[in-house]
Amino acid sequence: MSNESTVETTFDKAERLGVVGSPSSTNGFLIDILGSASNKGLVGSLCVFKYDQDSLNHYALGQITEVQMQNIWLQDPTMKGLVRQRGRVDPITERQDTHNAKMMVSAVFSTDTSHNVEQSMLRTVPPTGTPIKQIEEDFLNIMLDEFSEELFYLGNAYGTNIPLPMWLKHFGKGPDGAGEAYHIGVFGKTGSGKSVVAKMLLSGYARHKDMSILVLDPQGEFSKEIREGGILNKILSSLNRSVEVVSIQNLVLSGNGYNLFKEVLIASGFLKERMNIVADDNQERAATTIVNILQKRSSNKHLLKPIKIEKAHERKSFDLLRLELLEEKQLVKIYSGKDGQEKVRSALELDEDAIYESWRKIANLFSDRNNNKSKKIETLVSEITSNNEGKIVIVDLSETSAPLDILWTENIRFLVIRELLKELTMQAETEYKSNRLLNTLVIADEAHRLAPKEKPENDFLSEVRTTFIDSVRTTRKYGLGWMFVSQSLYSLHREILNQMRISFFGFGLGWGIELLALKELIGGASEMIKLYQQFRDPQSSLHKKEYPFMAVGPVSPLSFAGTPLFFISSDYLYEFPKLNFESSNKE
Ligand SMILES: Nc1ncnc2c1ncn2[C@@H]1O[C@H](COP(=O)(O)OP(=O)(O)OP(=O)(O)O)[C@@H](O)[C@H]1O
Repeated sequence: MSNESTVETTFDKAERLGVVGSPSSTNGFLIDILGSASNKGLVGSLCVFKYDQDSLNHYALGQITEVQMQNIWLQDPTMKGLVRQRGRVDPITERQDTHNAKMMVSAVFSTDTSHNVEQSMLRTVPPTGTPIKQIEEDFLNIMLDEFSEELFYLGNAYGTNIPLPMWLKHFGKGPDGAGEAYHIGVFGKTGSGKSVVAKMLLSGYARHKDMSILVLDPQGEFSKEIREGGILNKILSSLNRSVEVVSIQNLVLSGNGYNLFKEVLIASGFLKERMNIVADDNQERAATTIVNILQKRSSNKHLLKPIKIEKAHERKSFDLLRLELLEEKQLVKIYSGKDGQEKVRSALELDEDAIYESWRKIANLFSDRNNNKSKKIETLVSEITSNNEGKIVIVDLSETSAPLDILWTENIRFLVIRELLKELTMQAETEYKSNRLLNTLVIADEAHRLAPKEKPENDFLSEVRTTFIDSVRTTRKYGLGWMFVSQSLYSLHREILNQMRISFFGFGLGWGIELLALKELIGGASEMIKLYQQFRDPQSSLHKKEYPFMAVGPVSPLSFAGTPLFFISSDYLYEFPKLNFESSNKE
């Protein structure tokens, strides 16, 4: 609820920039700029006009996307010739210049006789001459008073010093919730500031205490900021949200038990290097034989009880397995011919300790190794999805030196990521079946590496990609949304791009194949693309760097229909916490 006279008086006091000109339509307005405003920097400015629709006062708000200057006298060839000779022709040059601007209306509010502010729609075009005013901060505050608790700021409207109000709705039901999950994209070339915007968004969503957030952190950037007590850490503690940083090497494989173990045995190279088994089908048979022995699915001579997967790393388990494998009855399952069997037998008899060492490193991926930092994937995911309260977890996927007691290769890394994604999707589905929305956001930094457009050559990465795409397709209804942070639109899988509900585009996607992908994504809003293409590279700035963004989708009360909005992201260290967390910081 707001006060009509206050909205009105604030509107009356605001500075007039121009008037509605012709032609204008509900899709875009032409503004005839007043002489007094012609030398103002207007691109990006937030403006408003008041008009009557269905006998109610309406206020239409939007951003100026382009300013044009014309002097029709100078379009005449004779005049052009004169200017060429003299440089200017008084009183034609300058004095006969007219400026107009294009405004895209992104939100409309109506005020009724009881002074309520309601969201509305632009369903008519007001007459030419209708005043268009520049929006000031106080006008926005009064107009959006009802939503003030929900508002969140990533920066100022492009080219202004007015914070652009946004709202980040959680994925659950109830107050401030969207009632379902949605997927978010943050795109821009390297150095465009997208990781910073992703961290800002993380802290915005973290204000919803029930919401869980999982960050897949390939560069270790988020993890580092938490470990070193950086700004993200300060903001999250001011919100009383604890964060757990888990290194990927400390995630213990669980889920699919011995089936997964079989896959790891093949992926690890153990069968080839330690058992001399080269061909794919023999490796498959060997891995099956090994897990059947361990689970006691076949009659064993030496190993009399099944071995729990957590105990597979023990020397005792390995010795029994080795003895069993040396039996002809088992060897024949791997190679039918004597030569093959002999090859395996001699490999197993070669250096027991060295073989065990390799075995232990593989089996340790399924054990907590008495390490208090290690955590089963299943446990981690159920903590995130549990009903109690929202949890924030960052999984550091970066290439830090791996512990010596596990086998750590790129393939194993992909396999662990895949298992994490699978477990998450599976638990989300289970919760959904018992009528609970997960209300969880997964942030995937460097997403184009995990879900590239082209099928990768590496089979394990390819599986991560497939799992990713399947999850994105299915989890929205479970209340599990994804935020993809990527340097490229073009190289991210199409399926993922098509699922984006809210996207932020930083500098660097305005040319070539990236531009084509951008146009495809946001449709034919050519005015918006033109303004986006004017973004400057933050890295080329001489003084204070600015990180411009275009936001598309229902992310702001100033954009009901998802019309693009333009902003410069706030200074992350100082302005951003001040704008959003001042009171929490003081607590
Ligand atoms: N809003 C901001 N306030 C202060 N510094 C910023 C802001 N945005 C970006 N930066 C700085 O600019 C640099 C690049 O930002 P960032 O890492 O977010 O870019 P990026 O697009 O994620 O790059 P990459 O793809 O290489 O990770 C960093 O040093 C970061 O601290």
